[in-house]
Amino acid sequence: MAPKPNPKVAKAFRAMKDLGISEDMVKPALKNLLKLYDKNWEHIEAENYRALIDAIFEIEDEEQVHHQPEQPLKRPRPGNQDQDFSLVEENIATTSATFLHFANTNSDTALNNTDPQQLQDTMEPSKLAVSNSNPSDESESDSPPSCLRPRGRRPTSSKALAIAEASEAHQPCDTNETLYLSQMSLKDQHKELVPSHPSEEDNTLSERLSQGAQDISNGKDTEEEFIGKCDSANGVHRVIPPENETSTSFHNSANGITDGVLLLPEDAALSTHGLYTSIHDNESGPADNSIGTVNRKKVLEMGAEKSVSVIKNKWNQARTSETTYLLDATDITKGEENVRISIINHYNDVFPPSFCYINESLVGRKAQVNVSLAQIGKEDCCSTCARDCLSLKDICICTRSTGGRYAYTTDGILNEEFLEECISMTRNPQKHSQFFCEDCPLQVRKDKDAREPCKGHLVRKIIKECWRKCQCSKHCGNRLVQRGISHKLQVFMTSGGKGWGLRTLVDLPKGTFVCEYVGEILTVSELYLRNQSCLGNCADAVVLDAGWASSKEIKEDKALCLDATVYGNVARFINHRCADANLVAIPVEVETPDHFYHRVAFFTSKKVGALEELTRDYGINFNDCDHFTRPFSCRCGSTFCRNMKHYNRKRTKENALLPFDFKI
Ligand SMILES: C[S@@+](CC[C@H](N)C(=O)[O-])C[C@H]1O[C@@H](n2cnc3c(N)ncnc32)[C@H](O)[C@@H]1O
Repeated sequence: MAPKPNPKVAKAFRAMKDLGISEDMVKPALKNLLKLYDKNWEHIEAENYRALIDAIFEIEDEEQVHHQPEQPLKRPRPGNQDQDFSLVEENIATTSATFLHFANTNSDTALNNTDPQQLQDTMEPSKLAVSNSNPSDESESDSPPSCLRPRGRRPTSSKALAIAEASEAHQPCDTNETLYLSQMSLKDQHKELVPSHPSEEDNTLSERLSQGAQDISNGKDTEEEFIGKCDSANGVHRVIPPENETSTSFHNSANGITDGVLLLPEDAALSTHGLYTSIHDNESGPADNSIGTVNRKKVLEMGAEKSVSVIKNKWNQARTSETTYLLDATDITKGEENVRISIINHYNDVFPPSFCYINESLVGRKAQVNVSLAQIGKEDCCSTCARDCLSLKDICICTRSTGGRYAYTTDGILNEEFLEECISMTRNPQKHSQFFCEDCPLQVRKDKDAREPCKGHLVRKIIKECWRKCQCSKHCGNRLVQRGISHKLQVFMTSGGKGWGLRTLVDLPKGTFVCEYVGEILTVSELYLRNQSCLGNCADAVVLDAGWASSKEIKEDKALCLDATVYGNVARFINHRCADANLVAIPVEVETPDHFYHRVAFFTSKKVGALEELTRDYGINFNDCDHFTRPFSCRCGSTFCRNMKHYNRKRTKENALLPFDFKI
C-alpha cells in the first residue's frame, strides 16, 4: 500500500493550489524549505505559507535566468499596475489563441491546417505543459480538514472523461448547450488550439478578444468563439446538456423578495456548513461512482420552489465531502447580470472556487435589515420630480446626503469632486473625520481580555439614489448602481500568484461604476463565528460601518457585513492593491432607509484600460490580525505596498530563518 502523504504537505499543496500555483512548482521549493528549516513546519506555515511562496518565486526567478522562455507564473514587480497590465498583454497570445481556435471551429480549417510542431514553436514550453495529474492519484485520505465552503474541483480523472465521452460523444453541437468549466480544461487544449502563424490580416489579438466580448454581450450566437464550442471529434472538451428545469436563480422568484432584498428563511441552512450538509444528507444519486452527474437539489424553499444546481461528484464527495456548484465558463453570472461575465484560466489547471452567483445581497439569519416601504418618508424620496432628476432645474431632495449636489454627472459617471474626496478617504483615512464607538462591534466579538478600544471608523460619504417611491423614471441619472453592471468584465487567473482576479475588457473612464460587492448580509458576530469554523479558508468580507456614526449604540444585530464566500457576485474576485488601487468603494443607499445597511459600489478611481486588472484596497493593516480579511502575503506590486517592508526577494539564507517581522 502506498504510504499516506503527510497532511501538512497536502495542506501546503492545497494552499498553493488556491493561489494558482501548480504542484510541480511547489515540490522543489517545499523540499528546499524542509531542509532549510530542518522540517520545522512552523516557519513554513507562518503567514499563510509566505516562505514557501517566496521560495517558489525564487526558484522561478532562477529558472528564468537560466532558461530564456518565459514562465507562466510571474511576480509583479513593485512599481505600478501597468506592470500587471503588461503581463496580461504579454500572455494574451495564449488566451486569444484559445479564442482564435474557437472562432475557427465552425470551419475547422484552422485546426486542419495546424502543424503541431509549428504550434509548439509558437508556445513557450511552460504554457504547453499539460497537467497530467490525475486526482485519483492524489491520496486525499489524509487531506487537511477542508474549509466548510465548497471549492472548485476539476474532475479530470480518465474515468471522468470516459464517462462523459460515453454519454455525450457525437452529440451535435448546439449553441444552446452550455459548456461548463467543470468539464473542460482550457490548458489541455493549448497544444491543439494555437494557430502557428496568425496571418497578418488578422485583427490584433486584443482586438479579437474585445470583439469576442462584444459579440457575447450583444447576444450574438458566437459564444463559442469566446470560450468554447462542443468539439466531440477532437475530444477537447465535453458539454453538459442544458438543464431542463427552471432557472437556478433565486432572484427572479416572486416570493421572498422584499423591496429588492431577498430574504432567506430561518431554516434555509444558510450557514456554509448547514447548506452543504443538507445537500449531502439528502442526495440520492446513482449508486455507482459516476463522476460529473448533474443533480439538482432543492435546498431552499420559500413557497415557490427554488433550487440550486450542484454538480454531484460522488467520487469527490467520498474523498472530500465537498460539493461544487456548476459554473458556466461563458457566463458565471447565470444570466443574473445585464452582461455576461466569462472566466478564463490560461496559466494553470486550477478551477475557480465554487459559489452561488447572486446579484443582490441576501439577508442572513441574524441580520436585521429594515426594507419596509413604510419607513421611506417624504424626505427620503423625490415626489415632485419627473423623468430624469439630473436634467431638472431644481435639485431634488435625494441629494440631501451629498450636500445638495448629485453624486453622478449627466454622463453617468461619478462627480469628480465627490470621487476625489472618496479616494482621499480611502488613501489617507487619518486626514478625514473618524468616530470611535464606545463598544465597537468589531471588538465586542472578542473575549473581554482581548478587547481593544475602537480603532475608528470613517465618517463616509454616502450616495443616495432615487428609488421606487420617487416620481422620476427608472432611467433617471440618479439611479446608477441599482441598474447593475453594464461594462464587460472577465474573471481571469492572474499571473502574479494572487489567484483569480477581475479585469475589464473595455476602457473605463475615471468615475465609472463597475460593480457592487454582493454577498450574504451577516452580523459581524456571525461572520466571526463563520471565519472561525472556516479553518482559515474564508473569502473576504466587507464591514458595513458607514452608518455607525449616526448611532450611539450599535446593537449586535445591526452591526452588519457582507460575506461573499458562498453567495456572491463578481466582486468576490477583486484582488487587493495597496493605496493606488484603481477602484474605490463607496456606500450607496438604494431602497433601504435603514442606515445600518447600505450597498457597497466600486467606481474607477482613474482611467482603466481594457484588460487591466481591477483592484481595490481592502484597507488591511498587515500587522493587525483584527481585519476580517484572512491574512495573505501581498503581491499587489504597488510601490506603496504596505506589506513590502517585510519583504526582500534577495534575502540571504540567514535572513530566511528570521521571523518575518524581523526581515529586512
Ligand atoms: C476576495 S478574494 C479575491 C479573489 C481571489 N484571488 C480568488 O482567487 O478567489 C481575496 C483573496 O485573494 C488573494 N489576494 C487578493 N489580493 C491579493 C494580493 N494583493 N496579493 C496576494 N494575494 C491576494 C488572497 O488570498 C485573498 O484572501
